[in-house]
Amino acid sequence: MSRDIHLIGAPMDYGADRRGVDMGTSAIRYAGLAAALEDAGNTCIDLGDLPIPRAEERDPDAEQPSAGNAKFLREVKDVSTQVADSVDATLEDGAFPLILGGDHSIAIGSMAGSARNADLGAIWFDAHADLNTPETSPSGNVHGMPLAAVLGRGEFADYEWAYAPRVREESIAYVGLRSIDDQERELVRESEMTAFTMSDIDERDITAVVEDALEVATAGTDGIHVSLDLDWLDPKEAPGVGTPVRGGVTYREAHSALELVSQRDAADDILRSMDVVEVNPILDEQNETAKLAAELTASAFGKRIL
Ligand SMILES: NC(=[NH2+])NCCC[C@H](N)C(=O)O
Ligand SMILES: [Mn+2]
Ligand SMILES: [Mn+2]
Repeated sequence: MSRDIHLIGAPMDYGADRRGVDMGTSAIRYAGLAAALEDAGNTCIDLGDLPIPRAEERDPDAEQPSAGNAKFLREVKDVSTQVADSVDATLEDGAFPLILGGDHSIAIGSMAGSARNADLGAIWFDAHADLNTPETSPSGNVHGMPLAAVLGRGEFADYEWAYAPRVREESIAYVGLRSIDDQERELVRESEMTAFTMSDIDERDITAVVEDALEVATAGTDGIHVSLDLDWLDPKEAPGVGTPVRGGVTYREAHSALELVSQRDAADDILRSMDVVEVNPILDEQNETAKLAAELTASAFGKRIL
């Protein structure tokens, strides 16, 4: 499926503890993303980076969301709203929104925007479940909460900029989970989401797991969002991430997964939006994680070996 892709940069790092993930948007561009997408038969227009508020310049009197222990929620709200508006405008133009992070909190805006006028499924390629609420989060970092936010869990139910009612739990599939906080584990178990862990990939192989994930996300929805957190891969392949976890997918498994997404898209036009997050150039080695992010994204948009 050849697409008119609009790149939307969200150089956000307020959702994570390790600074530097805001430079991920430049690093992924520098790694040749736009050219790789065009080589794969798409057109690509870069809309540039959204302006990120400076926390130092906060108006102390301005109203802010109450936050539990969620850090920088005011900045997250600002960025989420901008991302959602930009995603929605891109879809209205008939183009495909590809959002570059930034930390994973930007997925709140990606999904909220993509689900404004559609029932949206999602595949979450990640080591982490990102389902903490401000009440359960051990860190207070919003990059560990985006799914709770769009599902309107906990205090997110009151935030219209976060809660996306057209995203239903039963249409979300995790692929590659291996690091879940204690309270979060209960949330995942009790949810209607489908969770494929690394153990499932070991047992059944990546192809079978991704095919099942595609079924979950496409059944009864108008399209799917793909969220690619680079810490999904093993840190040996993707060292430039803030929360690395051993035992992730290999380089080939990752390509194979995204090739499957693109094959299914070619057949059934399933893809609606995608984000690529958590590339941290400060922690990277010679930009290799950003290069991997660009390559994997090209695989999702039709790049093939032959
Ligand atoms: N998108 C990410 N890298 N998320 C990591 C989350 C880590 C941990 N579960 C937390 O809530 O803080
Ligand atoms: Mn994540
Ligand atoms: Mn992660």
